[in-house]
Amino acid sequence: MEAAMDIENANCKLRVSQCTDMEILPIERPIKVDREIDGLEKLVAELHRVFSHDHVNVQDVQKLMTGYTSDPKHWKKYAKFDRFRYTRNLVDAGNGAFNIMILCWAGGHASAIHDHADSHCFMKMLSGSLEEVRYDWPDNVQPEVLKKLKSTTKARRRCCSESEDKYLSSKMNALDMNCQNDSCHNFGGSIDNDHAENGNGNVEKENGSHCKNGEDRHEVYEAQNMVEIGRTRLEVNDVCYINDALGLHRMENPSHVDAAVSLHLYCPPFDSCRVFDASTGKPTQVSVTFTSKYGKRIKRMDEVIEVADSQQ
Ligand SMILES: N[C@@H](CS(=O)O)C(=O)O
Ligand SMILES: [Fe+2]
Repeated sequence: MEAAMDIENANCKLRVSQCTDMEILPIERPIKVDREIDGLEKLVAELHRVFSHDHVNVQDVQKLMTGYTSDPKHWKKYAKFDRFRYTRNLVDAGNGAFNIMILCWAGGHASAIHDHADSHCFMKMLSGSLEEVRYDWPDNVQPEVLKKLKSTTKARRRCCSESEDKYLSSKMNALDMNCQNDSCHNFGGSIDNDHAENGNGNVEKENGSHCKNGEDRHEVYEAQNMVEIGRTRLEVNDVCYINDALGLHRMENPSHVDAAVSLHLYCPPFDSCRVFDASTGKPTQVSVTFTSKYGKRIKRMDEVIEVADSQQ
C-alpha cells in the first residue's frame, strides 16, 4: 500500500491543503460511469448519501456528476438570468459539506480570473458551452495547498500530463525561491470578513483593491503577470474539476447569442474567494453570493433599500 493518495482518492470533505498525503493528479478521462442518474433531484440525493460518509473520493463525485444527463426540465426552475452578469443559483446546501448551484451565463458573460478558496470544484455543463481558461498563479501569491505540499515530506507529485507535471514542479520551485513568511503573501491564504465586495455576488468583476487588515503591503504587481496555461471548451454534459493546486481559471460564454448553464459543486462550501487582475495579477478578496436559493430570487441589498425608500 502506498502512503500517498492520488487526487481521485483525496477526501473532498477536507480543504485541498488538508489532503496532505495526496498526489496532485488530475482526473483520468474519460470517467467510467457506473450507472445513470435519473434527474437532478436524484443526483442531489446521491450526493447527500456519499457526503454522509467521513471520506468522499474526488472521483466518486466526478462519477455521480457524469452519470447525470442534463435535461432542462430538471433544472429550469433554478435558471435565473441577469442581463449584465452571470448569476449563481443555489440548488442545495449539502448539509454544510458541499453546495451545489446552477450558474446562468447570457451571451458573452464571463467570470474574472479567480481561485477556489482551497476547496474542490466540480463543474458540469447543462446547456450551451463555456470556455475555461486556466492560469498560472502570479509569482507573489501562492495558494495554501502548494505551501502545504512543499512542507510535507510525504507529498509526492505525479501527473498524467507532462505539462501539468511541469506546472506543479515550477510552482514548487518558486516556493523555494520565495519568502515562506506568510506576511509576505497577500492575504496569507486566509479568508477574512473584512473583504472587498464586488457588489455583484459573483466573481465577475475585478474592481477595487484590498489588503488584509487594512494594511498596505506595497506588493509590486508587474504588468503581464497572468500566464495562460490551458484552454478547454466544455460542451453539454462535460464534467471538469479544478482546485488551487491545478491553477486559477476564468470561464467565458464564447457565444454572443446563446445562453449557457452550468452546474457547480464546491466542497467544502466557501463564501469568498480571490479574483486576480488580468494584467497585473493583483488579488482582491470578494464575496460570492446567490441570485436565488432553492428556486426563489433573493432581493439584492440595493433593491431592499429602494423598496424601503419608496415606502417612506
Ligand atoms: N467559480 C465561479 C464560477 S466559474 O467561473 O468557475 C463561481 O463560483 O462563481
Ligand atoms: Fe471557478
